[in-house]
Amino acid sequence: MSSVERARKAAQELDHLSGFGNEHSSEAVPGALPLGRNSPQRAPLGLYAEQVSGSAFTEPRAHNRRSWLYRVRPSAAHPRFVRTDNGALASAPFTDAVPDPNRLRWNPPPAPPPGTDFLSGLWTLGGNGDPTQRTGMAIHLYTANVPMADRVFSDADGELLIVPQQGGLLLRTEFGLLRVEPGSVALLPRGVRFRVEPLEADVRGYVCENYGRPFQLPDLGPIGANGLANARDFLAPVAAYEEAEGPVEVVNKYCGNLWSATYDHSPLDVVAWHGNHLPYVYDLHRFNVLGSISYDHPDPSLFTVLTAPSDTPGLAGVDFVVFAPRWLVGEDTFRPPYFHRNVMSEYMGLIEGAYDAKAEGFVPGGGSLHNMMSAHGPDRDTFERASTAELVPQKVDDGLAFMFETRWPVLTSTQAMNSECLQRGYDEVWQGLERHFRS
Ligand SMILES: O=C(O)Cc1cc(O)ccc1O
Ligand SMILES: [Fe+2]
Repeated sequence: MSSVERARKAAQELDHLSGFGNEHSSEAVPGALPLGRNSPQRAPLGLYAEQVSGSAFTEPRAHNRRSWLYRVRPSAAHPRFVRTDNGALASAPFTDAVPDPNRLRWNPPPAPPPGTDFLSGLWTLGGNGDPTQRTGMAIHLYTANVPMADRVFSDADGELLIVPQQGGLLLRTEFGLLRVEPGSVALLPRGVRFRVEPLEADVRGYVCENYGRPFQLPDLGPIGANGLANARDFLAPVAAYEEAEGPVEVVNKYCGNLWSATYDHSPLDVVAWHGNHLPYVYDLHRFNVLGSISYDHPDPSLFTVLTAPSDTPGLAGVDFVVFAPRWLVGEDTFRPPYFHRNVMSEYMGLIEGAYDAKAEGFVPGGGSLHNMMSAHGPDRDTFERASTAELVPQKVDDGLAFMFETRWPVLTSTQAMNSECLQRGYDEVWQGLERHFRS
């Protein structure tokens, strides 16, 4: 059986627990989860009890995150970590390239060399903040063609939002198995170990690494009690454990660098768990898209799936925003995204199809970066078409795009600026916007 077939078989008919932020619990072996206490004198079945904290012990209850794991071996039983090659994975602060105010757009990354797994295929585009301060974010692309064999990854620097664009992934995590396909996203909390196995021969996608406060569902304000991403559509795994004895490399991203230690067993050996510091998958097609039913184009904050707050209310370290299929009915309205300059910085990617502000050039697997205050919006062809279109109700259902929007400018890596994929003539899409003014 090939590795893809093995991964597909393992990814079949997975059970889940539904609900974002819930106190979930799961046991792969009946009786493995202690009842009524977290840390009994002897944990059931000879397991070790261990807490993993995603928030300070003392954070308000509404933000407090931790899980209790009942595992074959405690995580503490490991040898020394030593530095290993970061490859094309980089971290903030990005000081090597000069901050560039230009609008930037990239073609999709080329297929990676044979033998590239998710971790070795991570390629950093840029970011902001500082993982040692637990602020900001980084944007990475991934390409892979082999499973992470005998190795697992954990990121002490932040949580990872994985947005597949081509091919699905099986994620084997400490909490159990998740399957994520293009059109769905996976959220892996800070510090949780996982292994990635491609469900197709060649996979690729995007990763938002959130150094800051964890993603949460946005408040709904006047929208009411329901809408946008509904909490119950976020699916956590059920417990599943590996008993493999033998060398497993654990790669830990810590303060910007990769560190490696070889354990004599798999650390994905959690037999039962409970808590709220958990991985999830979410199907973007479940997003309840709300919009204007009168006039004008609402700001895209209305499409926020998840928001990672910063210390300033309303200013997100990063928002994850989706442009999902929807109806446009606005009367006397320029319906595609408007021309604008935004104090927030916008990285956009395309999962499939086309995006309604760009007639061409913004392609699946590619990305665009419209940094703090850079002028952008519909390209020339889109402007001409939309300003004369007949305003009948229109279904926009030929694409799925997303945005990582952050309060700080995204500084790009040198490799992103020197990349063959960088489109040199992007400014031209706004050339030829004719003067129509008549006094
Ligand atoms: O630039 C973009 O395409 C993203 C975007 C979409 C939108 O509908 C309104 C504003 C905005 O920045
Ligand atoms: Fe924008």
